[in-house]
Amino acid sequence: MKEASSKQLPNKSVRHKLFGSVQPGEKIKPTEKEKMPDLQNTKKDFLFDIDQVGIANVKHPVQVFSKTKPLAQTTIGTFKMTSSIQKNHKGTNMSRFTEMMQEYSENSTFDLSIASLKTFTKEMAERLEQDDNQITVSFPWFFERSGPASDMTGMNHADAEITILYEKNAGYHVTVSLQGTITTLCPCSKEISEYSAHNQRGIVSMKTELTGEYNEDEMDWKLALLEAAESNASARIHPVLKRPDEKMVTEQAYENPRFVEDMVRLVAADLYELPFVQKFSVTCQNEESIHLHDAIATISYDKSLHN
Ligand SMILES: Nc1nc2c(ncn2[C@@H]2O[C@H](COP(=O)(O)OP(=O)(O)OP(=O)(O)O)[C@@H](O)[C@H]2O)c(=O)[nH]1
Repeated sequence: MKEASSKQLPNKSVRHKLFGSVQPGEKIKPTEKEKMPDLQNTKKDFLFDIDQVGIANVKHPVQVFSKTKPLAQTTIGTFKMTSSIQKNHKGTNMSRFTEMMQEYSENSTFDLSIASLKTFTKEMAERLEQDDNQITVSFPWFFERSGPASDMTGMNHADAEITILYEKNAGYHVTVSLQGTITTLCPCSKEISEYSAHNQRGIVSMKTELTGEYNEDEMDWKLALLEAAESNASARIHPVLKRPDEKMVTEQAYENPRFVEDMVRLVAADLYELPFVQKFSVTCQNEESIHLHDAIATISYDKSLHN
């Protein structure tokens, strides 16, 4: 047997020198904040106003509440936070965005309720000394789902997104989006074939602008949008299916065939009926099982333009 050899390594600072680290050079610029130049706050004619400036792709743990199980969950939010700036202002103060997020998380996990995000955007505008502020946060939302026959539960998820725009003179605009997954069975295939019908996994993306009627203590927008997608599909997606469940969803899909066109029209009808939805768009994209390409359809609708 070969004996283990022991190596005499130089210490860590010698190793760093070996790999190119050098001594710091002479430092002459101020280290106190008050003595540092504040380029961002330079006032001059910088030619153009900026619509939105800030930070994006900020990951942060968040707390999400639902009206279905789990009633509370910690998940990961991906944030974009911006405001406009006028042309006489060189730059925004980017550190204030994450500084405030930390303050909002100090006593508990960052709360993703609409009420809390509204307070956040208004305070952020004030802290930046701007008249507006916008926050967009996307997050995976988890919900329990049980098998239709066995009632055995597992965890599903959908991709959710909230955008709050605060404008000093106009108040708040709240937009919420959900991307859920469904089963669709092809009506054409069912019609023309002696037996069977091909089916696919469909992605339903819904984006809705909420009216002032939305009350998050009574309603859960995530659940309402998920139901709009799933209740109109050929079948729902399940994490746990025993044989009696599998038989049920297979037969249910055969009894409820859907094209992508059928899906977007049926989901649009449900969103139209939701009293707290002002505007919506819905897209269904089916990952076809008999093609390499997808099938896709979209509807956009603004209730205020059609009344
Ligand atoms: N405005 C702006 N800042 C940037 C950009 N890229 C990075 N930063 C960073 O933003 C940070 C400074 O944030 P500020 O909020 O202006 O810092 P500060 O002036 O010390 O903070 P306050 O005292 O709150 O004004 C520095 O780390 C900058 O390098 C950019 O494209 N624009």
